[in-house]
Amino acid sequence: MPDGTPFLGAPQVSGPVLSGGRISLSIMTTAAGAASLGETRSKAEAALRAIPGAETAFVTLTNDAAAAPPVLKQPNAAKPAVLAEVAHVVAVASGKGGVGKSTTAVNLALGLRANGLKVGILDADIHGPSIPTLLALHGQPRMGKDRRLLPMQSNGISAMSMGMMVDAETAMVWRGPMVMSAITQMLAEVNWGALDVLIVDMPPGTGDAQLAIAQGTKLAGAVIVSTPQDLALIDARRGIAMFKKVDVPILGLIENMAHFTCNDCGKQHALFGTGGAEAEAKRLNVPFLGAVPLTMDLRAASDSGQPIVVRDPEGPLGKLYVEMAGALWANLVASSSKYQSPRKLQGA
Ligand SMILES: Nc1ncnc2c1ncn2[C@@H]1O[C@H](COP(=O)(O)OP(=O)(O)OP(=O)(O)O)[C@@H](O)[C@H]1O
Repeated sequence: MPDGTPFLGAPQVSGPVLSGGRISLSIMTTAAGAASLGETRSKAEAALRAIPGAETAFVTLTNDAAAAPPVLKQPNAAKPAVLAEVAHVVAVASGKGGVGKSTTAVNLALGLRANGLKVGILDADIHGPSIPTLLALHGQPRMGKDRRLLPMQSNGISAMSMGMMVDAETAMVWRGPMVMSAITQMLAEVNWGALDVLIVDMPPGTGDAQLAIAQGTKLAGAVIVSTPQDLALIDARRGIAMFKKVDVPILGLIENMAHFTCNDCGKQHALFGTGGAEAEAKRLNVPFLGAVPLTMDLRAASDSGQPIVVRDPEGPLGKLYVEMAGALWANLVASSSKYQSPRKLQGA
């Protein structure tokens, strides 16, 4: 197949699928072809929007990972032009699932907001989106006058979830480049407005989806979340190595579920060992942002759609996240050579 051929044989299209006013369709293309199909995609979206009942249209250019060229280092990949008003895009990632990445991402976003910054959060975990639950977001995002989607608002931050855009069943079979394509479109088709920081809650793991997002979104940095067990730390190390490979600075490591304080006896129990992440951060020369205990309060707050920074801002956990967010912002400002006039944080 000559270079630049957009289709793998005959064009393959899956969909359209209409769900709650949102119509989606996927066009299979080669990596080289994706670049030349931007106009086709826009025309397809315009045609789909004209269908009665369709309020928003979302066409994804997908790329068969098996046919895609190997992913190469692209340190200078441009930030999508539509994100021009977003000063910094920061990923919150974990080497493995279930370590509290989404809980951390939401509370850090709210902590940044409490530090006086304008913040958005994109839930890129298309296989297990949890931001709508964590922020009690219901319904569908509205479309603005420029035909771009308006992010939903919760507790002073803007939020969007891939779960609102792509059917879970469709997304289930997507591989790295497909996920990447959907996420860059998500960034482009949402009118994020002016933000100091856009937090991206990454899918768990360090596979091709994560690498593709790290490369394609021009991240200003990444925060890694890990529990203290050796096994989780091995995965966290892998995550750090992945971001370093594509020249994304590590802005901090956060240890989650560090210890458990018994309600009855008041003693602290280090269920998964202690100090592992801090020692690992030192060893790998990455900043350690803090250790969050395993607590019922945090879980209950998250499940209720009122994250702990909102529910109990003056409590120890609320304060801890706001402090960690302040340290993250300081690291971000320090690492960003483009940042011209660092703003003073509230109360600083
Ligand atoms: N420090 C903590 N103390 C108690 N519960 C916690 C803590 N951190 C997270 N949890 C709970 O653990 C569960 C998993 O958390 P979360 O969804 O944030 O993890 P995740 O790493 O994003 O998971 P996934 O990989 O499935 O996306 C949730 O029920 C959450 O409330």
